[in-house]
Amino acid sequence: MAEPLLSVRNLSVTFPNRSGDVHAVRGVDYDIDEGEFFGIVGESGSGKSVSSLAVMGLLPDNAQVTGEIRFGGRNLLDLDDRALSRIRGRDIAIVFQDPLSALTPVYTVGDQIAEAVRIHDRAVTRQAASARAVELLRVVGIPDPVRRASSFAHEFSGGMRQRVMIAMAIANNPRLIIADEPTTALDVTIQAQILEVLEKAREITGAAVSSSRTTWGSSPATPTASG
Ligand SMILES: Nc1ncnc2c1ncn2[C@@H]1O[C@H](COP(=O)(O)OP(=O)(O)OP(=O)(O)O)[C@@H](O)[C@H]1O
Repeated sequence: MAEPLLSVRNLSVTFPNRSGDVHAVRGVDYDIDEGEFFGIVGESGSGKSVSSLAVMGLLPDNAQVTGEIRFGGRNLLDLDDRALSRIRGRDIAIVFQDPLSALTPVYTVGDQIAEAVRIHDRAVTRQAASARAVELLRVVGIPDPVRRASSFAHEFSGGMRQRVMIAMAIANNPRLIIADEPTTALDVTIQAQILEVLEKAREITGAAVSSSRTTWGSSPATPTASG
């Protein structure tokens, strides 16, 4: 059997604290195969975001991380910041909960997507990157993408902003897209649409998608796989 794309083993994350350490994630195991849509569900505070950030190497410096996060034959926990930043955005892309704080207010969304295209491939001209940005906006279902590429994030609705985040995530044909509670801030109908866009992104790029969401209950974050 082929090796999983991502294999998380005994992942634990602790934040030291004078009034008692915070054990945010305790001994989590899961595998994600190439092209799989993978769901992580858990109540608020159960460690969904912290475990996603651990995979991306984006936890604050004081976080104590143990276990193994194998991706592409390497343990990501052994890599330094430079090696990790090469993987981020190119092989692994992330869609954050709050697109407004992930997007820059001072550049148009088209320029931001174009920059995401060029950051990992400087051989792409600015013009080609801008054209690709418009194409990506079309893929994620932004109407009139040529015009909307010149808009700023605050001119979009929450659902549209999350579509822009997904466009940025797929800009470099990643192998894994991590969506950390991508629908939390959205109303129910828009939530369903964003999950459809993520599914479409998976189909188009062949990337695996790891998406987390909140449930109300007393269970810790639980990984679930679906084909
Ligand atoms: N930088 C940090 N320093 C200290 N504790 C932290 C830090 N980040 C997260 N935590 C704690 O880790 C635990 C898990 O947080 P996490 O954000 O992963 O939960 P979550 O399941 O994503 O919740 P939500 O659904 O509300 O986003 C929480 O108790 C949180 O307070």
